[in-house]
Amino acid sequence: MAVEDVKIRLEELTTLLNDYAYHYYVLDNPKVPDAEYDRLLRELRTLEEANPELKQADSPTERVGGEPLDSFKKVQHDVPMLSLSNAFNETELRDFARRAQQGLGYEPSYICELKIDGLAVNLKYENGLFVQGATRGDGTTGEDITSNLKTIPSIPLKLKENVTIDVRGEAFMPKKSFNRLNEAKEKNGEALFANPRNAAAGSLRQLDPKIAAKRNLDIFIYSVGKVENNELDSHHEALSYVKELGFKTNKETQYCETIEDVIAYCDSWLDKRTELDYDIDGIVIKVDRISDQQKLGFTAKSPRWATAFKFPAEEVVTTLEDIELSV
Ligand SMILES: CC(C)(C)c1nc(N2CCN(c3ncccn3)CC2)c2cc(C(N)=O)c(N)nc2n1
Repeated sequence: MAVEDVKIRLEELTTLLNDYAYHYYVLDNPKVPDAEYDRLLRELRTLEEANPELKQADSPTERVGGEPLDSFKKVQHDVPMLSLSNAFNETELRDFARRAQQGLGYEPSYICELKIDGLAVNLKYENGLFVQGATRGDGTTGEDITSNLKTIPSIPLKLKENVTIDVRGEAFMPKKSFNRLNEAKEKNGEALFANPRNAAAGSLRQLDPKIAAKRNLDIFIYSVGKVENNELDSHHEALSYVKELGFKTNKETQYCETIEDVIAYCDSWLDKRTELDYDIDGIVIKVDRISDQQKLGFTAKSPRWATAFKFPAEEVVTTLEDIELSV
């Protein structure tokens, strides 16, 4: 095949495979059978091996992970990743709402999001390309784990629009992947992970991307950091915007007109969370209108316009021999 034809076929395959992966991993709605995806991926890998200079930045072959790093670089977040205040019962939720109402002079509307129990990360895109991913760290400085995050199929390597944007999300390990991983570790006599959060953090904070690539990690995006598009007047518009760009957002997110609706939503998930295929440790409640968030502002370390309703820790009966230090 002439080089020009190789370039066209290679770009065609990259676009096609990325669209199939988007439907499979982001929309949870496969477009083609796995065998078809694998056949096209083999064709792409063959063409890239013969023409390495033609490999696209957003090639799906980037997902297998490159060489191990010696260490992680430090990253300063352009916009600090703040903490969240907590509310442990209905009274504290009502206190949160009353403080917001006092600050605004009216009762605001809210967005409720499942509080995914994973590892908070920042994803940086320049002109639509994924250029850097980092852990939250202490909120100001995190670790550059770009090579590990590239292996997560639901993290787009190229956005549907060529925008420059930072988004935040929670990377996590689904319960099924966690149980499979610990079964394999048990067979090899290795130390087990105590829970999916530790397994996700452990997978993303080790230096070999090929290990991260095998851990079936996933992510839900829940906020924007630095963003060019300043037409976003509400949090729910920000979530729709990142979804249009190709990010994975959580379908259980709910708009709530009043704190009564918020309380009903929190109550509804207390027992229902066992049906989810990922761990949550509560509900994050955010005042929806951006202008309301700006009026309420921040305390030293967390927004006044958001809080986390925390579920009671699940009663886990752990017999002594099950308690092993997890790596
Ligand atoms: C943007 C704000 C600050 C309101 C915000 N902050 C969050 N977090 C802050 C504290 N974080 C943290 N992590 C480690 C140590 C201390 N704080 C972990 C992320 C959110 C976490 C989730 C989630 N888990 O599903 C979510 N749906 N929305 C969030 N929204």
